[in-house]
Amino acid sequence: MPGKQGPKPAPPLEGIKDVKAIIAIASGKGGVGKSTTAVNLALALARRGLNVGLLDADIYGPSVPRLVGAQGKPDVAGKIIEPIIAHGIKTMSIGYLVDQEKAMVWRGPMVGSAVTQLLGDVHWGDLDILVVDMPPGTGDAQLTLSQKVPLAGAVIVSTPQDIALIDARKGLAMFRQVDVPIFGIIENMSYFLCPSCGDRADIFGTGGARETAAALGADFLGEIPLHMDIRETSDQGTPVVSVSPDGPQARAYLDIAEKIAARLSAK
Ligand SMILES: Nc1ncnc2c1ncn2[C@@H]1O[C@H](COP(=O)(O)OP(=O)(O)OP(=O)(O)O)[C@@H](O)[C@H]1O
Repeated sequence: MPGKQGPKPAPPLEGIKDVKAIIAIASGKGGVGKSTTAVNLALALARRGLNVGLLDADIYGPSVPRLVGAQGKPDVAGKIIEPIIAHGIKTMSIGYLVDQEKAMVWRGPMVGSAVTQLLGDVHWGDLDILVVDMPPGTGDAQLTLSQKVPLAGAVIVSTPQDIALIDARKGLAMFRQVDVPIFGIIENMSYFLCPSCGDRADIFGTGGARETAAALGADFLGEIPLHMDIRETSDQGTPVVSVSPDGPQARAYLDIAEKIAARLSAK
């Protein structure tokens, strides 16, 4: 009957046809450590024996190349782009492909097509999980992306300060609006671990993200300390989960990865 059928579903993107699950790591606002969390979680999932890819969907501010210490251009054959392997996982970012200054002036539609290309034209191959480091915020670009990418679930990263939590609520609402399951909230820079004495100080207060998660009916996935090792290893392109997998900082990421893997296998 005319008018009864919705729009034809878009054909699946070639590059992700053998990807079993795509998860988004998102935040309501910038600077909360979302990319650092995405990189370390991807590596933590890989340490569980999963075949993992990491897509940097932040076109205006790609940080994956720096965080994984990868340089150089990917191989391109025809329109197929080979991911760059870093710390044992496949990674892709606009930062590998174009000059950062050029991408900074792109308009919305170009950003959309760049993300489509990073999904569809990259030879992701067989992956158990593709972790997508989403752009910060909850604007139109993020909403479009969450609709375009067939997401198995979303993880919201927040810091303990109230304002970040208000933003985290927006992040949650955005995914709910497009029926993407929320795997839960991670509290980053949750408490300060003194590098010399190991003492814990809750400088931003404690428990905010856990309470917000409960109030919003979302799971609380865990807390990650504010620690010099995490920042330094990120800046050096040697993520803490890769270089000190047995240390307490990596443990925080590994525990959260376990919960995410459990959510995925329960599907
Ligand atoms: N748990 C942590 N402990 C110490 N430093 C951290 C932690 N998490 C992130 N950082 C540092 O905070 C800064 C911001 O992190 P990151 O770039 O991951 O944030 P982001 O939310 O992805 O930012 P943007 O939204 O601007 O892309 C970086 O210098 C990073 O090393």
